[in-house]
Amino acid sequence: MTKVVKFGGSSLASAEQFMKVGDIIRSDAERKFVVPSAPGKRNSKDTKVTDMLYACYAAAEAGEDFKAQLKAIKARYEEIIKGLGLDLSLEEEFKTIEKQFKEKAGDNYAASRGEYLNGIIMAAYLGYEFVDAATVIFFGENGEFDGEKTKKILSERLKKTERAVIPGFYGAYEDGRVKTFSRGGSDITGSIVAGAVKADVYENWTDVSGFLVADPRIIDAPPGIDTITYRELRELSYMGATVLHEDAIFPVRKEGIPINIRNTNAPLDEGTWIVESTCQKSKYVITGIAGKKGFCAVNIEKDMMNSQIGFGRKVLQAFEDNGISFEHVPSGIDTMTVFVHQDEFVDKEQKVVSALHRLADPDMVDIESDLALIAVVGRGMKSMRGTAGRIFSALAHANVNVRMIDQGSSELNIIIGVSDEDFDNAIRAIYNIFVEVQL
Ligand SMILES: Nc1ncnc2c1ncn2[C@@H]1O[C@H](COP(=O)(O)OP(=O)(O)O)[C@@H](O)[C@H]1O
Ligand SMILES: N[C@@H](CC(=O)OP(=O)(O)O)C(=O)O
Repeated sequence: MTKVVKFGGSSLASAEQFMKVGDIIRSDAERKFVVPSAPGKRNSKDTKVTDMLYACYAAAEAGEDFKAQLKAIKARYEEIIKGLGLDLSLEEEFKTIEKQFKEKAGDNYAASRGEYLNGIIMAAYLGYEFVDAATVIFFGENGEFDGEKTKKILSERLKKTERAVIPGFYGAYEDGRVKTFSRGGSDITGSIVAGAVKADVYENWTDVSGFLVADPRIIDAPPGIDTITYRELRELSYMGATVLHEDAIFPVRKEGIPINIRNTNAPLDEGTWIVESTCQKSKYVITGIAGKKGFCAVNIEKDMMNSQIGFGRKVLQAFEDNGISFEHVPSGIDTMTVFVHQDEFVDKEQKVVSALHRLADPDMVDIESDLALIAVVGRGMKSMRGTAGRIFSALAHANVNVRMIDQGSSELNIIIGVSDEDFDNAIRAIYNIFVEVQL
């Protein structure tokens, strides 16, 4: 049996956390391939090393003195090395980093050093081989992850070693330049490694005992989810449940490898199993709730819209031409609404509005900002009548004004749009009606 284990930044924030991780790995000989993140926050006011690196590099790029910032980053690693009692020096590594920063090697290179250095420490601590992710994980010139090349080279490379540490979050272009995944991307590296070695399980260790029914930062101590399907999880992680990166399921899903989310601070807890399919029913009608703030709704009205063939295409073209992706498009007989990310849209809004007028000739275009989207997800919802009704009566009782409803045809999820300021209340109301009343 082979297990691939990824440890998040919270699990590797200090020497004390490293020791817990060491115990977990040593307690099971099948934990052969380890993917570490960069050191995360030691407490809620702390800063993640990745954020320190971004800030330090921004100073370097602006031609400012960045020595003190780099020194603070070095101190984080030295504290870990000392706490573990390792005979290891990162002096040379930091000289190279300083030189690269001066030569403006780019923020991707800068951010990647967080996992790179942590990987070197982890390999020394465990006595495992260190495999630099830049030599085994590849991106094409367009910046897209090159799955085929990676799989070939990574699986060949890992066949040559019994046990290895592969830092998360980054890889390289053909020419060797470092490129990172998006934030939280070490989860993706773990999944890629698990796929490449055809692992029996991909364990993703974090600071919560698995996926919880709702975000613990909004709901106090929500219950955990024992088993969840890849599809349900994708909906939840895409909509803001940050435990697992939304793209981390693809490499393991292809190989049918289950993911087990575990807690470094409570290693005996079973955590959550993420599987292709299951006959296990979830404890509640819903499996989970997640949501994100910061959306805009562009409402487009045109009389007799329903009879105009091609109207929807023209509307979406106005967004496509401006490089904006859309989230949801609920529509009525004479109205159509396009939900977009506010931060992507804000600079281009007037260009989009004029393109809408030029392409689709609407009667009216109106923009609403500061909206939140909430996903209520559950494989059990399909067979349960009245789920939507319960959601809306709960929201009405909580005085939350529902601005949009969208139910996917798979009936796996219901998406609700509310104003940003109603976000927490709406999540609490939905949680109460489905979970609290049954607890
Ligand atoms: N539904 C959820 N279940 C569990 N945790 C959640 C959920 N939604 C959001 N979170 C947050 O995700 C955090 C874990 O993700 P992350 O910070 O990326 O961990 P790591 O540093 O281990 O990669 C938890 O501490 C919790 O605050
Ligand atoms: N360190 C990177 C990548 C990552 O996945 O981190 P974490 O496992 O702590 O979420 C980040 O902060 O984005």
